[in-house]
Amino acid sequence: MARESSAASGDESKLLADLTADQQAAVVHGTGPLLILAAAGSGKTRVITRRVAYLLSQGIRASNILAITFTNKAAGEMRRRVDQLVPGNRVTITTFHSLGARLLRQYADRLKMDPNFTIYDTTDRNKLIKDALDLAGLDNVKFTPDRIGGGISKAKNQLLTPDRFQATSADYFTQVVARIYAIYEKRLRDANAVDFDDLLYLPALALKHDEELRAELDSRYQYILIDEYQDTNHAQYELVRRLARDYDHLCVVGDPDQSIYGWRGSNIRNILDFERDYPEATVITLDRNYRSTPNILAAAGHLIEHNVHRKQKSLLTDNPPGDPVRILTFDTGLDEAELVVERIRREVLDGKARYRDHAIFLRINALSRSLESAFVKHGVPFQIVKGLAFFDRKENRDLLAYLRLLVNPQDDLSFQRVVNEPPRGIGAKSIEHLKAYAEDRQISLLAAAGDVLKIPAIKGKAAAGLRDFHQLMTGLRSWLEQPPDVVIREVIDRSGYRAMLKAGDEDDQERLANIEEMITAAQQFAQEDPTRTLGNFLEQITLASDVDSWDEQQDCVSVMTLHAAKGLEFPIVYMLAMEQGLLPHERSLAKDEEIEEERRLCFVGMTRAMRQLNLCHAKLREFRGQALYTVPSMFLDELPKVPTTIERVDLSGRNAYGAAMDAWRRGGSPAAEGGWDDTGVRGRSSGSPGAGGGGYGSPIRPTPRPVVHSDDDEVQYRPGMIVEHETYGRGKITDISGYGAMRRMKIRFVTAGEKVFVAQKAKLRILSVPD
Ligand SMILES: Nc1ncnc2c1ncn2[C@@H]1O[C@H](COP(=O)(O)OP(=O)(O)OP(=O)(O)O)[C@@H](O)[C@H]1O
Ligand SMILES: [Mg+2]
Repeated sequence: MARESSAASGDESKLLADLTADQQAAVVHGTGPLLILAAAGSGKTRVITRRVAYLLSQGIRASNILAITFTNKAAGEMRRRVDQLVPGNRVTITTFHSLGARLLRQYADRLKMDPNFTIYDTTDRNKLIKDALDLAGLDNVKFTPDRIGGGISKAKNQLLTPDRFQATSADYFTQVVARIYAIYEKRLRDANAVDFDDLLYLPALALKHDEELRAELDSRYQYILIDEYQDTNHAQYELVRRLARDYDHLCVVGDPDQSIYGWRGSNIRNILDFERDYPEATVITLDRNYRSTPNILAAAGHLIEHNVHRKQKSLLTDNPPGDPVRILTFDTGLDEAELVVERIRREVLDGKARYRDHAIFLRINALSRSLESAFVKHGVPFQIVKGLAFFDRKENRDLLAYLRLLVNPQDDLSFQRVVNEPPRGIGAKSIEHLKAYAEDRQISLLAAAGDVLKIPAIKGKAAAGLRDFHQLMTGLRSWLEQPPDVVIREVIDRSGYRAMLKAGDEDDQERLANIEEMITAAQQFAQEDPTRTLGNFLEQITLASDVDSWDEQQDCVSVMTLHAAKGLEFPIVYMLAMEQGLLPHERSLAKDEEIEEERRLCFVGMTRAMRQLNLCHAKLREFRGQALYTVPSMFLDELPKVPTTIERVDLSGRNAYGAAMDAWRRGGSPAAEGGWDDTGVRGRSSGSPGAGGGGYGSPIRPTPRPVVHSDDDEVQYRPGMIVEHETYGRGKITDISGYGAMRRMKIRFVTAGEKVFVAQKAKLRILSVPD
């Protein structure tokens, strides 16, 4: 162990006092690999944070420690806590992607890269792929940039170079991906740019092929700690393996039940196979939950047991039982938004909770619109944690393109974005000529613009415009040494962007305010650390994830996706739109493994709740411009049937006007007040006319109305039965497959054609039974 002579100052007992014996064992673990495999809320993140502080207190050099978190937000939080415990340390606490970017810049020379590379985001990537498809003469409707991009991303995650990928591609689609991958890769390198995957792929390849570099970094990062290890992908796995060979004091923590990024290439096997990869690893499990009530844990635990591919593990807690988990049924998505917001307001007015104690989770961001209006209407402060929306505005993207091109003159994509913005009389034809000239000489578009007088095909206004643009960008380069906010102001002024917006209408004034906001952001960024450059600022913007924009200090309700909620906790949680097609997402319905990932996502959401958990669904939802009858999420059927654990509150149909609703509005629990309407149904979900096709639902009339219940939820449907459906009329059951919540049946209707229903949810009258 490398020890610092002056160290060992930390107070060891302070670091361990409020930890259980198992947690302490993990914190003080000496050398060699350590796996902490533990359930949600058991203190994994707390332990890993403490361990960083503990290592420092034991005299391990800060420079020998590397802690990796899943988001920049989490890194910031860990940084803050470690600083509290051991002030003034300089431990590297970062995400995989930021670490990758740092390594690439630091070792640019050795990797034959230019350290001023631009990081392209998914929008940039797709644009480049679209160009590549055009160049290859392929149809970009059939082969969407998204699909091809996904294929390339997969290849990079597997550390396959274009050549190697080509050699392994068997079917036509992969061959197309391989072809585009090669062109795309050359374009990226020519533009001195990297994509997100490159931030892992390039360092991982470098460590594979450059033993000297590998050994150097291995001995620098002797103690590596990784949170949320269940969501690492293959490239990250390879990176870590190579950094932890000579010094294998590698501590990973995670929970396989919370692996939710399989769709993005993360591999749950990395954590499951840890003991195989590091046979000498110490394994510690933590089985006490400090976050949630027993009811919340029972509900979440019961749900996740429906996953076949998992290791059994139990969740115990000493917390008081608390309220039952509520399943709330609403008529419409609008009611859901309205009533949830109203209820939150009530809780706060009654002094039972603060706004910031509440979180609302959604499967997809698109569902947040009706919530926004409800918040505004009731005057409830909220923040929608959506991250990049601000930087995705056209004016901000334009400004970013200017800044990127300034830092990296080879960035042709950014060049094309701003060369005629504000207009400089440069048309598409001139750009084609410029591209041809640049291509012939293998120079950047900006360099070509400097040569414009040598390109006879470009004349008049266009030629003058290109010359001016080249002069502008060259002139601005001398400002690069200045703090980022100063450079940004200069760019806005000199480019003519400010003048253009100033002369415009009201919308333009707002755009101007937006880009000026960027100056403020850069100012704050530089204030935190005066050595930060414009390049650092751009990197931070590009690598920000949704949750990084979240301000947990504000007293307001947080709205975020389930994915963004990972690792966080809130006293009161509402999960909205728990309906088939949304959660589980319609894309996942065909494959069991994907449904399992959706179930884990649901589990992650539920286990964020400390005191109270509300699972909501609406019978009718407007989505993608259509009003659709929904089917409640199959996950709602997978919760325990114990009434003390789960309470069903139906605020739909006639209940929407009765005593149940009054009780709910007053902030009580209808059950606790003993009051349902005589029409109210308790103890089971009320369902709705079934959905067609296993997709999101079937478009039906947009007016909600009381839903008729079938007399018996346990009806045994059989093929051959003649049935009647409220909307579709008469039909015959032609096929039944699957079991339990997955049981589906096909019905051929006399007039409406063939539809598929979830058997448990179908509301049908049986007209005749086959012999
Ligand atoms: N020994 C303990 N005593 C009291 N509170 C604890 C203890 N250990 C953890 N906690 C608290 O329990 C909560 C959950 O801890 P933490 O976030 O570290 O769990 P986790 O295992 O990382 O959860 P997740 O799987 O959701 O990431 C936190 O509020 C934490 O401060
Ligand atoms: Mg955690």
